[in-house]
Amino acid sequence: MRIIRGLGDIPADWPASAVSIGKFDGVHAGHRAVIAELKALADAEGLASVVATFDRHPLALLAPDDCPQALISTEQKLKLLGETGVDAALVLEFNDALAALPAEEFIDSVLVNGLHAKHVLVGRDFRFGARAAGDVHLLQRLGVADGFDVRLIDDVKPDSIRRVSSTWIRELLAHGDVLAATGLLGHLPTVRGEVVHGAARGRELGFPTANLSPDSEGLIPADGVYAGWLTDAGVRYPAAISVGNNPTFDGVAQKQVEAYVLDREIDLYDHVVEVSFVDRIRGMVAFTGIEPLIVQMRDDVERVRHLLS
Ligand SMILES: Cc1cc2nc3c(=O)[nH]c(=O)nc-3n(C[C@H](O)[C@H](O)[C@H](O)COP(=O)(O)O)c2cc1C
Ligand SMILES: Nc1ncnc2c1ncn2[C@@H]1O[C@H](COP(=O)(O)OP(=O)(O)O)[C@@H](O)[C@H]1O
Repeated sequence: MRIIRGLGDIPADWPASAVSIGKFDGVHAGHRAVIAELKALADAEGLASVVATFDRHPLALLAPDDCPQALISTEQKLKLLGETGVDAALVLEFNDALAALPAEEFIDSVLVNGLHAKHVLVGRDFRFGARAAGDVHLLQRLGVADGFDVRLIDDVKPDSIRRVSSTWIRELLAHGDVLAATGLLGHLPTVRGEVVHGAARGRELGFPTANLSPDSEGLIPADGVYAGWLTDAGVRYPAAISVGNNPTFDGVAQKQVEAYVLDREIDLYDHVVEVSFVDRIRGMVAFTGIEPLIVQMRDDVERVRHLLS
């Protein structure tokens, strides 16, 4: 997949395209349905398939207090988009200039002059342009003159009631329901970050844990203990994961993600790793001492082994 950063980065000889535009936060099952249709259409007509997206949630600029936390970082998004097999991702910086661009000019510069769009695929509720004034009707009307057609994608509704959305996935993660979140995402919820030094207590407990840096990418699920995977340099290891502030001890100020890789001794300090959540085992507990914690951790590890086998 070719990554195009900004309109100025689009090659002058860019071919005719089928384009889908959106936030694509999570690259979830709804997004995947759009992308499947995008690719099918592009393949059938010999067009380039392009996902146009933003480097942040528009609300991060327009109303930061109301902006939901992103499910994934832009880099995680690009990795997931790459795995879908689209030809290109155009990442637009959502800055003041873009926010102020009238809907008609957005279409001109991004879709017509930039990407040479022949087909545009969006959901029914797609809004664009300054003050979100543009909607699918405007898009359809301008498309007639500008030589592209607009396809509206049906909502993906796993339970035939609620459509898949990043809001729904955020709610599930807030409850620690990583299993259901995985169903809606079409991939495991994953946090990516550098392994930093902790209190150096893990080894003493018999369970050394790789602690992820507080500025890791990806939305962290609710406090608790999870079964999952730690991926380092392309190798995936089974892991018992703790999310929380270690209440048995003084407690670290910040919510921490740490992973014990089963049955191994590996130096992970300074490595950038991915921690993926498969299933929740239990909540975080403030134990009265380290002995009961160790007994519980042994049991956690056996449950992880069983869940991942
Ligand atoms: C499987 C597992 C379960 C854990 N459960 C708890 C818990 O219930 N309560 C708690 O205070 N800490 C829990 N922890 C976190 C430990 O307290 C922490 O890993 C230990 O203090 C080491 O910290 P360090 O990496 O900063 O040295 C758990 C860790 C793992 C790996
Ligand atoms: N099985 C393992 N799982 C996770 N980390 C391990 C493992 N074996 C060794 N390590 C290393 O040990 C470090 C964790 O040791 P620990 O005593 O918990 O110290 P810290 O408090 O710095 O996390 C990890 O960052 C990693 O480099």
